[in-house]
Amino acid sequence: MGLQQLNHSSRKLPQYPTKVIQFGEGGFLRAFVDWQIQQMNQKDLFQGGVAVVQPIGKGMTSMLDAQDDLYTVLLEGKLNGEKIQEHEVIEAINETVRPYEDYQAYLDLAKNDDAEFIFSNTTEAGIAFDENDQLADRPQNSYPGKLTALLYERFTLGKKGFQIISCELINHNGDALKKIVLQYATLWNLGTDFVNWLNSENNFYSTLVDRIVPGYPRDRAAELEQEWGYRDNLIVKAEPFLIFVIEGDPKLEKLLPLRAADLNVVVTDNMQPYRNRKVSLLNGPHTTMSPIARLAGIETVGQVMSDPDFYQFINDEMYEEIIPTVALPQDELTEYAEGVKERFENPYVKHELSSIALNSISKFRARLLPTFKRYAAARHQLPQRITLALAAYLKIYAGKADFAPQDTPEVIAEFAQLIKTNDYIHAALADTTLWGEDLTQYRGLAELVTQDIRVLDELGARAAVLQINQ
Ligand SMILES: NC(=O)c1ccc[n+]([C@@H]2O[C@H](COP(=O)([O-])OP(=O)(O)OC[C@H]3O[C@@H](n4cnc5c(N)ncnc54)[C@H](O)[C@@H]3O)[C@@H](O)[C@H]2O)c1
Ligand SMILES: O=P(O)(O)OC[C@@H](O)[C@@H](O)[C@H](O)[C@H](O)CO
Repeated sequence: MGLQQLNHSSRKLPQYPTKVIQFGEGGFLRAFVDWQIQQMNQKDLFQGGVAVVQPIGKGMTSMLDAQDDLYTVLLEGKLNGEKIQEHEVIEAINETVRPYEDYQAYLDLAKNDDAEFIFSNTTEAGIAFDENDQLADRPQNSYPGKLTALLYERFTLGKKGFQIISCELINHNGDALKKIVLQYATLWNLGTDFVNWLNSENNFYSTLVDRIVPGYPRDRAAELEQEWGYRDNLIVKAEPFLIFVIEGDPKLEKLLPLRAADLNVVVTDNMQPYRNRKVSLLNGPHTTMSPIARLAGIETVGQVMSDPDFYQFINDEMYEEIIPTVALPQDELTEYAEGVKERFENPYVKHELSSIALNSISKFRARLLPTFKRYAAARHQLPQRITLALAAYLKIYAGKADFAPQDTPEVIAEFAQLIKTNDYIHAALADTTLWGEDLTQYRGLAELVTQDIRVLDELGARAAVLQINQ
């Protein structure tokens, strides 16, 4: 007999009011924010549900609807030395909203008096200003544009503001989001009363999120469904570890009792040290290994870590190129780095390098370039491993790999122009729209990247790694 689809008919659900509006329906938010909301609800601490807004035209909210917004989070790995393998159906999502199909339903979210929180994770590409966005658009193209329209509607209705918690992995994400919302307020002439309401009634929090969420376990989904006895097209697999650092008013802990629910959440007035440590020592190595190991035919983070050549390369990157550039006590960094390696080696998690590769250019800029710069400034030489990653990206984005780059249309279009130039490498490195600065200013970089690409082309990625490992 076929398995029954996961849906409400097979489950009796608590009915909680929608207290959260969430921009993004990706695996991360579902295994991080929604999972934590469920933990609070299970302890009767929050009693709130989520309305998920699909921030771009294409997405997975219809798939969510097809299973009554239910899905399973599968946690597998070690936590405090203990082996964890558990799954849970997440019931926190009340509804989904698709602004590209029904903009009015989206604006109507502003009417909800229960709604108090806005969470978002629209990837690093999401918090961006689009000068073409207008208030009259249905919908605006950018996430901040859509958010400003929703906030303006809320203000016009005379209702209270929101606690706005952005989870994108960009530095000072909440501040960056607020800055763009204010830019729209000016561009669209929304008036000083609106700006005053925005400033006094709303709080924008910056955060640092950390949980490895490889997403849908394609290779084991059928087996898991048999074991659990239902069909679920949206299983999200994640590691048990999480840390959620939120910068802002400690009063948030009362409104959002994450810590009271025993979740590993820190509310602080300075999240910067947590962020530097995580982005440079966890995301940095991910963003390094992804292009190089993929060029060598390796598919997952686990395979990188069990390959002695690549393990050494990543270990050396952490200890020689990253740790010396982070201003935190050495023993703390070493402990974190060892923890990260254990998480990368998690035998239960098949973290695809191809998924880490999505929007790689903005990731390189946010996750590796700051380390590259600090290293170059302190040592007056270039970090070889990070530079090899940059070279590998330039090769991939030139269309010279067996797989295609996955990035925003703007980045893909930019590279389409760059490959037409006489000196592609120089033009790409000098492109300030990609990196925020002209990278040819780093002495020797263009030459080293040119040499690295030659080795990648002629000898392959493993040989390039071995040359550096020597
Ligand atoms: N997967 C993880 O392990 C993990 C862990 C920590 C943080 N993150 C962060 O979460 C982000 C999403 O990861 P995921 O695994 O959920 O990916 P995903 O592909 O499952 O989801 C991506 C989400 O971002 C939205 N999005 C994509 N481009 C956008 C744009 N230009 N404007 C607005 N929205 C856009 C999509 O609609 C979707 O909701 C990552 O970029 C990363 O910053 C992921
Ligand atoms: O999720 P992305 O695609 O932005 O980045 C890939 C990984 O580096 C990232 O997901 C980490 O696993 C995560 O940040 C751990 O908390």
